[in-house]
Amino acid sequence: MNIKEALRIYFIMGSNNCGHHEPLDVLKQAIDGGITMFQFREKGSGALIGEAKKQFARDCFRLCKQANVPFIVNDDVDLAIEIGADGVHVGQDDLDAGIVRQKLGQDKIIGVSSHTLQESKAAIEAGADYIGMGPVYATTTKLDTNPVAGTTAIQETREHFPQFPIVAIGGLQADNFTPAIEAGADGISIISAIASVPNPKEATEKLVSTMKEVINDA
Ligand SMILES: Cc1ncsc1CCOP(=O)(O)O
Ligand SMILES: C=C1C=NC(C)=NC1=N
Ligand SMILES: [Mg+2]
Repeated sequence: MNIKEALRIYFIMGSNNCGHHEPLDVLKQAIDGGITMFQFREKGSGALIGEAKKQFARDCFRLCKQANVPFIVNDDVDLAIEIGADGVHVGQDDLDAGIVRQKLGQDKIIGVSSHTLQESKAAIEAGADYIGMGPVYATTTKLDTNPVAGTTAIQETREHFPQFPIVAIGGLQADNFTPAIEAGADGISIISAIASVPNPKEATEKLVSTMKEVINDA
């Protein structure tokens, strides 16, 4: 699969991000709306744990599999291996990407969060398949984010790594994500603009159509 195309509309969700609908219904609507990749990110207040978390992951994975949407697990490498996920996303304070690669093997997708050119360099050298950079704008979805970064770090990494897959994240909406693409991101990662709105399918369709205007092959 073409990782840059998979990064176009990269939906991230946990059960506690869902405002108006049951989590699986939100995911179904997002898939129907045209998301290109999904990240299972079950963490924070009220997140499921243990068997309930595992079962929720399996249910989400089944929906993604049926729609050929790549399924990525946030942080939890063991869960990813146990259910046969398509990959893992780790932050700077999680397992090193090199170790994740040893555990997952070459044919899985490994994403790493990066906030600086230095962190991008390290992630690329460690064998990451993409980097997630932000927060581009303020967000209340993740409470311990780094300071709002704008698009400077994306631009800097893009200048040093003209072809490496980058996805932007943080406070992104249909009416504000274009600068991140213009700075060099290949796609956008979204939580609340899809998960916590009354009509997730419509919100996703709007993101997809806007992305098509910005990237003509989207
Ligand atoms: C996981 C994460 N990492 C940086 S910002 C963020 C939260 C993004 O959520 P939203 O799309 O609702 O701003
Ligand atoms: C923090 C993150 C940054 N980027 C991506 C793609 N996912 C995350 N969970
Ligand atoms: Mg993490």
